[in-house]
Amino acid sequence: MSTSTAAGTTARPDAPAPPQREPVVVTRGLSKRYGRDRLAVDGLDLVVPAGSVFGFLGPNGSGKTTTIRMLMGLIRPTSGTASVLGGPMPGAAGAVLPRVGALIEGPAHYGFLTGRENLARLDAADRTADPATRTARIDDALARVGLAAVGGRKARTYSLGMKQRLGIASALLRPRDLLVLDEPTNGLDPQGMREIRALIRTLAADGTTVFLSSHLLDEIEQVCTHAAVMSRGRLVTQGTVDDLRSAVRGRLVVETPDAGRAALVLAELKATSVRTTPTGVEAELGDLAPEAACAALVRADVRVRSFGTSGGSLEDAFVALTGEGFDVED
Ligand SMILES: Nc1ncnc2c1ncn2[C@@H]1O[C@H](COP(=O)(O)OP(=O)(O)OP(=O)(O)O)[C@@H](O)[C@H]1O
Repeated sequence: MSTSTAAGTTARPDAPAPPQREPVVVTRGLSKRYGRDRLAVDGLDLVVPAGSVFGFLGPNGSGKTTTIRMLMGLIRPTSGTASVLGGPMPGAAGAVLPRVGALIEGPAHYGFLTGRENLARLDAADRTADPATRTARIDDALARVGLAAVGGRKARTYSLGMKQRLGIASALLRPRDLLVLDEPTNGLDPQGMREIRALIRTLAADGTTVFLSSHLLDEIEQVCTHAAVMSRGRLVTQGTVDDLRSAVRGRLVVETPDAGRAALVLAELKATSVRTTPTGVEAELGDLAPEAACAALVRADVRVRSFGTSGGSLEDAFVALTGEGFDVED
């Protein structure tokens, strides 16, 4: 039903339309060539919606850091354009970057200073920051990353996860519209990874758009609403994580004592990679709907004990789209 004029719709005619926020990052044909023949980023068209937790995913060497450097105005593109928070980069860097918190090369702190002193040093280096409100800013940043209780401890006594959180606190010393985190859980143990992922979710719930790069598929699946997948400098796909995942159907796994007959039925339905297992049969469904496969098995008197699909993960999507395993080296 149309929601524009029809009576009985849930939308109130006098309710204001929700504000459409402009995308936070838009690139068009963005490319970077190093030297003569190293095309690190190749014709990238990226759109990062406002309010998203956007995962920038790709194996090592696929061009993520080079892209982030261009977005932050640290290097010039060879061709194409990049706009961040509505401003062209690098031209608008002066106006845009104060609204962006970035953690690109990993946190750089003095171990002999406390967490609080490290933040005070960084805050003092920001000429636009009012010294009178410094303490409040530091308290707030420490609280947001969960370090309030240990702000007085020397940074060298922090775990890697705490150091990374201190890095994020530095990026939060002023209000940010965009947070850019390059491989934020790199080198962390599972507990540290959990801490950072929980922190990212909290920041996103406060309305900050978070753009994070990662070579970890499960990380993107756990924290991101949207993702772009890079391979060898090119964008393979982008969209919501749910859409990317559902673009690939998983592998069909059927438990049955009639494995041979089941395999024949599935092969006739044009399922691929059909193979029998000790408990039944497995196959790739391709375009075949699981419910159609199930009905055909039952019609053929296959005794189906269980029927399900496995996978449908981002990794499956990457492999399906590139024909490569995810751990490809450039
Ligand atoms: N300053 C540079 N000069 C020459 N080549 C470079 C330079 N920086 C990166 N490259 C090359 O460009 C390609 C993309 O590198 P980039 O660091 O952007 O990838 P990445 O996806 O961030 O990988 P990683 O996670 O390993 O940093 C790689 O082949 C890399 O060797």
